[in-house]
Amino acid sequence: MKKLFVSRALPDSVMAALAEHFDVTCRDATRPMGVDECRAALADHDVVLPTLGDAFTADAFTGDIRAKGLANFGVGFNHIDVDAARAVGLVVTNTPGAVTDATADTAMTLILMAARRAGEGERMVRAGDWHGWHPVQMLGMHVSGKTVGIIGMGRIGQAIAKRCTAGFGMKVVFWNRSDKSIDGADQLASVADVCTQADVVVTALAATAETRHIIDAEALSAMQPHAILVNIARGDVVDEAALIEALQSGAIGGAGLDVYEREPTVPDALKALENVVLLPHLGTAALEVREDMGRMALENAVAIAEGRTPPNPV
Ligand SMILES: NC(=O)c1ccc[n+]([C@@H]2O[C@H](COP(=O)([O-])OP(=O)(O)OC[C@H]3O[C@@H](n4cnc5c(N)ncnc54)[C@H](O)[C@@H]3O)[C@@H](O)[C@H]2O)c1
Ligand SMILES: O=C(O)[C@H](O)CO
Repeated sequence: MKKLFVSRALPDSVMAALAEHFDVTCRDATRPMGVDECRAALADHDVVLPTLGDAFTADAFTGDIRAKGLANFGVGFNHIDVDAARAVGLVVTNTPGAVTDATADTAMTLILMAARRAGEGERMVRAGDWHGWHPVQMLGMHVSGKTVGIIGMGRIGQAIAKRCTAGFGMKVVFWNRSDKSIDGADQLASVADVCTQADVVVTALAATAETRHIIDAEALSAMQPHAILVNIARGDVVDEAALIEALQSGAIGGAGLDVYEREPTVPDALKALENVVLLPHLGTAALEVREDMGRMALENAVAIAEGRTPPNPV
């Protein structure tokens, strides 16, 4: 049997399916792999199944390598230096599609929580500070009929657009690096144009050198003072320091974040703000979604081990 290294335990059904095809070693830790662990895994296994944040940097590919590929568990692969992997003959795969609906749902959760001040209200109730309903208490933004601006109209961006139009009657504007024709949505020329027009800006693009800090101080200053920023992509597409400043100064109305620049570190300055909703990277956190991701990673791993072209090369 070929040897598979799994970086963190996956749902039981996925671990059982992996074991039917591979001699599996599963790491007994929940934190991401360091670069030395990555190098060791590549040296001793035919396929490696990495998870979010594992340090497959260029350095990880510098030792002896037995592995033929990396079957990533997740659609985002910014923790893997794909060029360095390819340079030493490894194929890298991901799990597109399996994550789309759940992540779009998380974006909607953040939009609604931030707009309707749900986190703030929940904290008030739990603290025993709620003294009863009154007509002008905790008024938030009514999202129905407002404009959502999506930065990155890939699979998840489109699923968010669909939810915003069908569910909430929102107008959709978007920025995407290539031209895209999306029913009921207007493509704008720049990120700044989207930020200027939208009541809610949502980032849904891949993390790359080009998209790092695509939401920077300038983009934030283009947003309206009542507008909300939601990030379900990766932490580094937003300049976190600039976001904190914009929230503290009232340059924007609020934010909803599922991802952070230095996960799992969440800056104290963010935690201190009432107008931010903070989730712990929950985008795909539902059992059936993680099982689907596992099934896709397994199919990719088997193809890599058998020397076939895998279904989802990145
Ligand atoms: N919060 C979560 O748990 C969670 C879950 C799933 C995915 N994600 C993130 O969401 C991202 C998008 O997922 P998807 O399935 O929609 O992917 P996708 O490939 O369908 O879409 C990616 C988008 O990023 C854009 N993009 C890629 N490289 C770019 C570049 N260099 N410059 C400008 N734009 C660029 C593409 O044009 C596209 O709009 C993933 O890469 C991942 O990082 C987060
Ligand atoms: O990229 C992804 O798929 C998520 O962030 C991890 O589930």
